[in-house]
Amino acid sequence: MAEYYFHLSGLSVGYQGTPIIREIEIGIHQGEIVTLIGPNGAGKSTILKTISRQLQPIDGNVVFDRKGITAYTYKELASRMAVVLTERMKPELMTCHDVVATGRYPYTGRLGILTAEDEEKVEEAMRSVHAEELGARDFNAISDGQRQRVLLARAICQEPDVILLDEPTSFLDIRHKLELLAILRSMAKSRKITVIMSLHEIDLAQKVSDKIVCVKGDHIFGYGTPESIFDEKSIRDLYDIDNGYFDPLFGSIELPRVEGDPQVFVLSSCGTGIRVYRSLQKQGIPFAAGILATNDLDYRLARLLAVKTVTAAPFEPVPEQAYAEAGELIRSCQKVILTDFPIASGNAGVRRLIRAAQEEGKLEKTGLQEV
Ligand SMILES: Nc1ncnc2c1ncn2[C@@H]1O[C@H](COP(=O)(O)OP(=O)(O)OP(=O)(O)O)[C@@H](O)[C@H]1O
Repeated sequence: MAEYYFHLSGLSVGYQGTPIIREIEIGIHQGEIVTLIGPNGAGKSTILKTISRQLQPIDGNVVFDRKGITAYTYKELASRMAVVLTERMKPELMTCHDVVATGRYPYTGRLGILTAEDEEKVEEAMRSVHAEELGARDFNAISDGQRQRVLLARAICQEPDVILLDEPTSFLDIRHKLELLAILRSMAKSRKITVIMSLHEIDLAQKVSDKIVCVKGDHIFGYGTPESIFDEKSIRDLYDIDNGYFDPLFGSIELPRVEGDPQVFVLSSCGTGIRVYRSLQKQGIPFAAGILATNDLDYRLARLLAVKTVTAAPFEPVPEQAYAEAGELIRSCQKVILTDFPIASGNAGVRRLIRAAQEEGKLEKTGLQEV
């Protein structure tokens, strides 16, 4: 068996002796980022609480650096593991600086007096999450997103070997989400800190994690690299999605397509159709798209949002059948939208479709191109 830095083996977690997730088997290497994903109430926080020793396991073991987690003293664990959970801390009369400074307590004497070096580490941690200006503010009177950043600073200045975070990005704006994930990535890669967290943003989980744990039902639904976990079917099954799509290639989430007979035919290529598709979808207009090579950027989205997509194999002449299908759609739709994509001089096929749309009096252009 491989020697794991962090190993959950035969672990069952739950409350009052009743397991919620059973028989968890997860091996984590040092410096990996492992993200728990799964629907609300699946048990992600329960797993994090158990491995941070806030909750007794119902069965099985958590081994950290070759030692059972219960064999650590609380002080030892506090110097090696930082925990950022969602439970609201409500400290009395503490400034944000004071809260961050508690991250240094495992290193101070009984009186908790910080040395100049400790102070420098506190300041540095606050700077790294852009929370310097919050230092003197009352921790109970800041926003949720600011609180998340202050708690991350506390974890950073704790200089842990492992950091556990429960939904650390939930209250952050986009800039701070990206910053937080970049900080975690850099901590993992340059300082070999192992990160175990839960995230609701599966697109971010896909981009930041080395491994993904899917939590659903009473067991671990899947565990592996993002490449092995993120296919359309697994994500649909994990979240029981029947009203939209997840595109694993870009990690994008799409609303369901507008069904019905297509009213508009979008003639596009090279990603120029995407804005038009989204606009039609928002207006509730069913549309068709084509003729798209299956390696065209537009195809990625058309296959999800268009009622009908006329396709062709990449790097092959477009078959006559595809022109016939596109011609039929041009006749049946009320409008043809031509986007501003470069049309090669030898591309007689597209010009044929444009002419057909002109003859029907249905052509509308989104750009200024000559046709
Ligand atoms: N203290 C508790 N006592 C008993 N049951 C609890 C307790 N805390 C949570 N639960 C239950 O355990 C289950 C798992 O909850 P948990 O908070 O671990 O889910 P989660 O995956 O983190 O959900 P979310 O994505 O909504 O944060 C839920 O059914 C929840 O109601």
